[in-house]
Amino acid sequence: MTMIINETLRLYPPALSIFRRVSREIRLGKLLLPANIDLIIPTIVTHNDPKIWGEDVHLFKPDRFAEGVTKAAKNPMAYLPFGLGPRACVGINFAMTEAKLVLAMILQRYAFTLSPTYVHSPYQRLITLPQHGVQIILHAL
Ligand code: HEM
Repeated sequence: MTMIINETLRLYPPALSIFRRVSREIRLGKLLLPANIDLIIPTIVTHNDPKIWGEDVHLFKPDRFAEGVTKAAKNPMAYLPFGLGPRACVGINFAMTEAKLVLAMILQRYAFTLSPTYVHSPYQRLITLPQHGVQIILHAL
């Protein structure tokens, strides 16, 4: 279940970018960053780069997380749904546990299929959302 949630957050990260302010001049790889500039780190780009994830980058493949988050991509820093470093999301464990609990509670009671009326149209309004909702058909077990 962790792999499925990880892959969902890779393809549809709720936060499309993370932000940092450069506090002092610093070299970052080939770049010399001056102080007091704002950096936008576009999660949606690093999550969809075939050079990092392979040519199957746009496919839903939870298996790529079989050996954990750090081994899933060529660059272990490329996976950023919860940000990275000392200011990474403090709610990561809560969010992951809650998602697993909700899924487990649903799966204990129902099988479900996607409704034929569903239209795949993720869009951004503060966070990533399904533009027309997600219509599913529940089958009681
Ligand atoms: C799927 C659910 C969630 C996602 C994808 C998410 C994502 C993020 C991201 C991308 C950041 C910015 C990290 C950075 O700048 O490096 C962040 C920060 C934060 N998140 Fe979450 N978050 C989620 C759930 C939660 C929950 C459930 C809580 C609280 C219970 C929470 C509390 C926070 C807080 C307090 C920060 C600011 C941390 C700081 O600045 O030190 N988040 N989150």
